[in-house]
Amino acid sequence: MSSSTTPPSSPFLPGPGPHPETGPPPPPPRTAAVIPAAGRGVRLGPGAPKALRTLNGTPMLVHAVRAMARSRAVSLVVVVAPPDGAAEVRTLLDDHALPSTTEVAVVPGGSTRQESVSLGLAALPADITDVLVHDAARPLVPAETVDAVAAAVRGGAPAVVPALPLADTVKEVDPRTDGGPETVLGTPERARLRAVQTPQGFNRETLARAHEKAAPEGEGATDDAGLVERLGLPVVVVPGHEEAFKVTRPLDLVLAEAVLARRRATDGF
Ligand SMILES: Nc1ccn([C@@H]2O[C@H](COP(=O)(O)OP(=O)(O)OP(=O)(O)O)[C@@H](O)[C@H]2O)c(=O)n1
Ligand SMILES: C[C@](O)(CO)[C@H](O)COP(=O)(O)O
Repeated sequence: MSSSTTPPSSPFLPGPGPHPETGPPPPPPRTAAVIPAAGRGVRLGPGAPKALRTLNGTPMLVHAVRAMARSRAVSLVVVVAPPDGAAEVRTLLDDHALPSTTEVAVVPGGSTRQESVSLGLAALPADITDVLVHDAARPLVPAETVDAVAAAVRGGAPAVVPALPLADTVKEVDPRTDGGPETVLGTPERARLRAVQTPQGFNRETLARAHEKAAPEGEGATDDAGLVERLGLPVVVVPGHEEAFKVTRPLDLVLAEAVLARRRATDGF
């Protein structure tokens, strides 16, 4: 056997050095999760900021951080705390057991979800190549959903959303500002609609560009993939999960605690 075999080419191994024509090899992939947790939770009713409210005794944010850290793809979690609550959130996280293999940073957030995500992105170290953006308000997302999103990004998709088909028929309405009844403008074909969840996954450079472009335009989007769509790039859909629902209204707390109780009974955690 020849002793001059070419070293195997792998994105996980140091490459043989810059290629004379194509330049340096791409950096090895490293995935971070950004968790926007700076919202008040107005729709949940009076109380602490939503991410700090408890589900079966544990803050929603801790459930969300653990859900991200459970994915082997994620080695860093950046939590975006309420603007004046970063120290409190740091203490809260230090008081709860988190996987030691995952680094957890905390930064203060902004007045909109989009601004909070931008602030989280700005805090990422240079070697992060892929980003998962995950609502603290979706504390029960299963690891398989996180892994599926992370894998699709590593596979080359610029943006990935987990999504589910809708159970209800959706109407487009003409919203009235004068207190009169809304009227229906149309009924989109339900089979073509999806309810999207988080984590949404992105190539880091793509997401940063999408946020930079959105900021000066002042037109917000209700999710990060919506900003990537405006760049004209494809957004890939992977199966979502019923347990990745967003805790938005009081009834969602009842459902979340029931899911946790069932998990404890069947899985022991
Ligand atoms: N300024 C904001 C607003 C929202 N979020 C986060 O974005 C996620 C999704 O938002 P949503 O469920 O709408 O939370 P709230 O904005 O807190 O809810 P509400 O609209 O009822 O106040 C949540 O994890 C929330 O903490 C954020 O980081 N910064
Ligand atoms: C990002 C999101 O969870 C996708 O469904 C959703 O758009 C967040 O919306 P909200 O206005 O912050 O509740």
